[in-house]
Amino acid sequence: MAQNTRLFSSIPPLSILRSSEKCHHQSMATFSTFCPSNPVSLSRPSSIFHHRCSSRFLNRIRSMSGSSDVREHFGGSIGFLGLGIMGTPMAMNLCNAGFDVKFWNRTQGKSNQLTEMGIKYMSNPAELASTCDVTFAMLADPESAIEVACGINGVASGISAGKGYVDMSTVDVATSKLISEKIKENGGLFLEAPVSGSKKPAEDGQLIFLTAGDLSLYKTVSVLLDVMGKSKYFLGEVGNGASMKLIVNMIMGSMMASFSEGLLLSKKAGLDPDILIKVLSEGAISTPMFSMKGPSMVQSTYPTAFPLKHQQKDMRLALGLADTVSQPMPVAVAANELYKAAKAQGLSDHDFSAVIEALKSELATS
Ligand SMILES: NC(=O)C1=CN([C@@H]2O[C@H](COP(=O)(O)OP(=O)(O)OC[C@H]3O[C@@H](n4cnc5c(N)ncnc54)[C@H](OP(=O)(O)O)[C@@H]3O)[C@@H](O)[C@H]2O)C=CC1
Ligand SMILES: O=CCCC(=O)O
Repeated sequence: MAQNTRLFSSIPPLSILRSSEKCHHQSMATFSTFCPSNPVSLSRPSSIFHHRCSSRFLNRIRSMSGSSDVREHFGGSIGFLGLGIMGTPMAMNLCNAGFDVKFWNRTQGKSNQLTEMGIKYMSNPAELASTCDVTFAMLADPESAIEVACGINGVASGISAGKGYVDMSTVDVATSKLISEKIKENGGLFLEAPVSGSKKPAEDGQLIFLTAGDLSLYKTVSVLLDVMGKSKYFLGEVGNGASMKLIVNMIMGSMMASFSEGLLLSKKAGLDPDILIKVLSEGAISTPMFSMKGPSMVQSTYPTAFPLKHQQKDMRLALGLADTVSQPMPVAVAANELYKAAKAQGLSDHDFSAVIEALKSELATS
């Protein structure tokens, strides 16, 4: 804890720390009055816990928007790296909540929205990390996450004792561990924090954080995660957050492939796919994903929330994870082939629901 003096000097006053600590301790014991709907198993390892953001707490933080009060809960400066579909609304939410945010993006021109809000652009990740107490990253893939963290003018070369780095990109375990080591070698603290939830939840501050790594940094940034999300898990050692995220996305990718097959089959069988979507929405396999994406899939339009290239990356990384524990993955392997075919058809930057187009092509040639 000693090395965290700098971070902790600028964070939660007792009242707020106790609120989140209360949630935390009680969740490990039974359930919390701060998280009333969140019973937690007693058999759960004590290094793993889940906080549902209390709406009372969130409303309080959000109602402080623009006031100086918010700085009492985290008085430090925040760096944000990677202003893509997800990073842009997440950084904007932090800024709108009154925090002091600076940013860097590889393509400076893509981040005009942020500069217009008065968020300062820094010339490279090292400069950003050296001038901020905590730096967040939301980057495309393992390659970009490593380059930005460990490359020339990367975060690791700018970070110093007591500063924190929170990587929210979806990457594999080895990448996250490598980045963690580099950050720690330079005195920094590391937390991986991939998110569940897409563009709209990012805009609405409704993401789910799957964190692991430095517990003190988790506590420090909790108030910031609560601005960007509705729920957060601390899963223990670095790599556990990455694994959890990949498993979730592997399931999602296979579900989307299966849903696509069903939509096409319903049409071939002379049924109305829109009625299939309605039937699904009323039964045991109802999922927001089918209701939200189904109607546009029927129209063959795929407005991008989660790019197909990222879904294929996550299928690939999840299969790599399965390899490390020698688990066969026949369903995910088949789904991955479809995403690869969709990429080969030039659909990388469309929403991942465009995977249905790869199936259409298969049907046309069969
Ligand atoms: N979209 C979604 O629904 C969700 C995405 N995710 C994950 O979050 C991460 C970001 O996703 P999303 O915002 O959709 O992705 P985008 O493709 O919209 O943005 C990717 C970001 O990474 C940057 N980047 C890419 N390559 C490099 C590089 N070599 N060096 C530096 N920066 C680079 C891009 O910079 P530039 O602007 O210069 O291209 C951009 O800022 C991914 O890991 C994704 O899997 C997680 C949950 C949901
Ligand atoms: O990684 C992307 C996840 C998309 C989602 O959870 O809806």
